Amino acid sequence: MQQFGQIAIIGMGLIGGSLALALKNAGYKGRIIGCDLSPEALEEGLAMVAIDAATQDLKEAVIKAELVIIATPVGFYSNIFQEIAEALSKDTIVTDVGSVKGYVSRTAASYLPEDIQFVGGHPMAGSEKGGIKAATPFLFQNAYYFLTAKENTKQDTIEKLEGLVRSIGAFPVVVESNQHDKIVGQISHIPHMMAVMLANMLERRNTTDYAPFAGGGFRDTTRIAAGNPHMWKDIFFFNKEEVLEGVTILEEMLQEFKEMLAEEKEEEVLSALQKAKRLRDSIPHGKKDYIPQVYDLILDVEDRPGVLGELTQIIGKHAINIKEIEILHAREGEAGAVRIAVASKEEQDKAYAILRNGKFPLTYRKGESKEDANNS
Ligand SMILES: NC(=O)c1ccc[n+]([C@@H]2O[C@H](COP(=O)([O-])OP(=O)(O)OC[C@H]3O[C@@H](n4cnc5c(N)ncnc54)[C@H](O)[C@@H]3O)[C@@H](O)[C@H]2O)c1
Ligand SMILES: O=C(O)C(=O)C[C@]1(C(=O)O)C=C[C@@H](O)C=C1
Repeated sequence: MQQFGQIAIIGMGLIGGSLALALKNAGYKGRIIGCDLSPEALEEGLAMVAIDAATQDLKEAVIKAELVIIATPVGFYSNIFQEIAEALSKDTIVTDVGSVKGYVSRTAASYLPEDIQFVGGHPMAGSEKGGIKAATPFLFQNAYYFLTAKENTKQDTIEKLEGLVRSIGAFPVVVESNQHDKIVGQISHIPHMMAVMLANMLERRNTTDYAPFAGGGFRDTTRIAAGNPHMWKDIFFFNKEEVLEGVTILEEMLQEFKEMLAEEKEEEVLSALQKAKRLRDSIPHGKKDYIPQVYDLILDVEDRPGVLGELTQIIGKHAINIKEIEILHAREGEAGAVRIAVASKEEQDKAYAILRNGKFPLTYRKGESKEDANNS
């Protein structure tokens, strides 16, 4: 990624800020210019040492840049393209991080000069929390990162961007922009719409006072509904056809389920549940072909200071390397849950044996009930 001299990032929010931090973390030595409408976001970017210089002026940001990364909500792109078009140098590469790619690629083609190489980008990593304060240099690690090439995209441009993506720990996948929109329609945009419907159903049924009782189920299925409404409005409109197709299919499926349940077709309901379990269980935890599989343990832990330290110390003492650790925000009150992942089945078995008879008695493996764990 050192092949890029100066980099301009337009939009110093969660994704723009995380990219800047990730580039610094990867050892990028060039200058990163942050551009945002918000002076607070720019100040924060400078304070976090994510960027070396800040400006609210789009032209000033891009004038000396060899790479321009647009990281604002997609609805702002046409204005941004128009504004930066004449300030770009001939060999500048322009990319973005937006969640839709067909619209972005058409808009770039309409407004950017022909000699500018535009390659759309989209990291499949994010959060419901926006803004630079939520930025982290590790956001893209082990995530797929789509790059959308066109027939006239130079191989050299693709290779440079693939290098940048790899340098921040992500996995580049080159696709055509309409294909990208089909993929993310199914695995990101339709799920988001469903999460929104589930959350709003509380109000529709006058049951908002039930919400505090929510365990993992409601929290897991609606977490993403807390994402930025403006950003998601743009995404739905710019990928309208795919989302509408999803709505039609879901309508059919809900109708089918309704009939099965109303007519007490137990076998059919069971079969639908079994199929869903098979499909969900078959999603590789680590990304297939790209990232090695990891082996999970879910631990019940007390919610008190120092508990994670104790846990990692016990595991570390037995020379087991934790590959991933995650606090599961599914419960409130005294108990909490933590997921740790290790690299092999042997390490998983070893960690399980060590932990379950010690301070973490309710340890259980994914797919195993707590009762099984306690009885075995
Ligand atoms: N949040 C996610 O999970 C996620 C994941 C992958 C991709 N994306 C895509 O990344 C982009 C940014 O999302 P985010 O979550 O970082 O949003 P964010 O709200 O955290 O940040 C957006 C930033 O852009 C700035 N901005 C808005 N209009 C601008 C303009 N005209 N000029 C300069 N700055 C402007 C805002 O002030 C803000 O600081 C979106 O296009 C989104 O589709 C988001
Ligand atoms: O994990 C989340 O919070 C996300 O919503 C991230 C997510 C996704 O659907 O996976 C959301 C939108 C982005 O375009 C890419 C990633």
